[in-house]
Amino acid sequence: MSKKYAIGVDYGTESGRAVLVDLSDGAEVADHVTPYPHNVIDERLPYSDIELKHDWALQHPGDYIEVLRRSVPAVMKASGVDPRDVIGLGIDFTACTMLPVDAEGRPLCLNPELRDDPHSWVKLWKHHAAQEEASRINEIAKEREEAFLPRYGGKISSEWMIAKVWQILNEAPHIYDKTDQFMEAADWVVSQMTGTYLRNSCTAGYKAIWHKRDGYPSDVFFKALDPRLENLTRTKLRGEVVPLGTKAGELTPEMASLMGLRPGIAIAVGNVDAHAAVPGVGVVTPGKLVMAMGTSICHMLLGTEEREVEGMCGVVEDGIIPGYLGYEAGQSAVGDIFAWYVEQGVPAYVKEAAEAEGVNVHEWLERRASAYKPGETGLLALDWWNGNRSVLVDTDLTGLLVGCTLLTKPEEIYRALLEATAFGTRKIVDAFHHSGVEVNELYACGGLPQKNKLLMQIYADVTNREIKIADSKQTPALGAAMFGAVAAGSAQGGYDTIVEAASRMARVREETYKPIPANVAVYEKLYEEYNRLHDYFGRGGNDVMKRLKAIKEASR
Ligand SMILES: Nc1ncnc2c1ncn2[C@@H]1O[C@H](COP(=O)(O)OP(=O)(O)O)[C@@H](O)[C@H]1O
Ligand SMILES: O=C(CO)[C@@H](O)[C@@H](O)COP(=O)(O)O
Repeated sequence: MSKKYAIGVDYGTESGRAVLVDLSDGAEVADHVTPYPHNVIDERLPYSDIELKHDWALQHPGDYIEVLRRSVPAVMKASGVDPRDVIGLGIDFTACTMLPVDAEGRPLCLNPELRDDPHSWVKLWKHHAAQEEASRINEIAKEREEAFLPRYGGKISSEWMIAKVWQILNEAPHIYDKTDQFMEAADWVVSQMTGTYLRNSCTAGYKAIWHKRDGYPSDVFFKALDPRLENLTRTKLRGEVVPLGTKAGELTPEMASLMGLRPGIAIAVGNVDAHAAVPGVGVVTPGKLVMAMGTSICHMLLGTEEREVEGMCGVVEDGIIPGYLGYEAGQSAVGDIFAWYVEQGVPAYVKEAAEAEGVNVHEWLERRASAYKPGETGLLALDWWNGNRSVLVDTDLTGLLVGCTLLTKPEEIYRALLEATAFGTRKIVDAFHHSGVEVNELYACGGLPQKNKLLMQIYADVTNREIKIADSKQTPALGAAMFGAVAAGSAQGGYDTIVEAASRMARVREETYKPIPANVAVYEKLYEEYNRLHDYFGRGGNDVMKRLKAIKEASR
């Protein structure tokens, strides 16, 4: 029998990438990236000059189809693989990235009559403007002692489905009324490929408060939020919730021709990017924390018992690998903070020097920041440039840098920002470990481990744990391709379980990052200071960040 292949498509924050994978050994035969033509829409709506408010982040659903149109044919062409040998396709997505669609599954923002309303567009995971709704959800759930709340670390995030839906209802009731279904973008893209409308258990579980046995929260709870939401889960969130690895359907002839594939191949139900990365890096057992490190970090961990962990994003049975409880925590900005500094914070001479040396600004700063020992900059930062996801779950918190003098250099600030994100991760590792969900080893994947060695050494030193690095540059896409192979099944040349697929297709590099004892000791002290700042600014000691936000809002 000829070799068989699957395609994984990873939908990130700024681009989508397709990877063609050899199912015999997981080799990535070809990959191709399509930057989203409309990128992240956070200032003005397309087709009009309508300005978006603070904390908004939207996307254009057409960009997702564009990724299939450009990147899938590109990997087929580059590899020379016969489309008859591609047996399945899986996708992974940022989440909760959601959109309102009409009865035909058409995004409302593509309707010329509705597109000038920002609420008709895709709300990207980092759309943080539903904080008021999230806070009300948390108050009411707490008052009612809802059983689901502890499963989400005690707080439902404004990034998730119910807060976003409620924001639409509150601010644009006509858009809510015109919505037939609110869909995760992951499920919508799969529906476009297959014509079937299913909801995957991963996004439903982590982002829409769905539980394998209990289903969604009760109508009574939704009614307590807002009487207009009483029937939400049976109407606009309706649809069968199916486990990861399920075959959602078969590629339609129309989409097959757009993507240069054979009609009828198996399409897996969608998955979350970070969750797909777990089998992608070969982790199928507890104790191994997988960090998907990119614009943000998602921390994924398997466990055998349901534990309460402060500020975790959620624990979902079978949410990552069947048979285990899948835990997720995260930091809302990591690479994004470094990008902010590079784009907004560095003086012109740094850019010029980097250009003269033929490296990008990140590399220039990393090189110079590496010359400093831990503690030598005298700086400390709080990594809250995009709020705090875990453990505080508060999008109203903002960034902080302490210790600057007239001698402080850009590379020192860059180093302090790298360290701040490592302290944020340490906080999460400690939260899991101290709640009885063991973290023995760290695995890193995503763009950052490939790009910044200093960052990875700092993470090993700050967490005092060895870090293994994914061999794949596109781990979520590799994981998605594995799920595509599972959807196809062994009869087609794929696999029957994700564990089997991972054992054949996943790899880590030989090179690991090991903690350096002298660095660990200094970082222990700095982490104590980080903790003091964290609790002072994050747990009510001084709410200056929130007051500043309120003053800013009032003066806009
Ligand atoms: N050399 C570098 N060091 C640290 N961060 C970097 C470097 N180069 C790019 N970045 C950051 O990497 C992030 C993109 O990560 P990547 O994993 O490629 O994307 P995504 O999160 O969208 O999947 C950006 O936020 C960017 O600022
Ligand atoms: O929130 C999740 C997963 O739960 C992510 O989709 C989100 O942080 C975006 O991830 P990326 O930074 O684009 O890799």
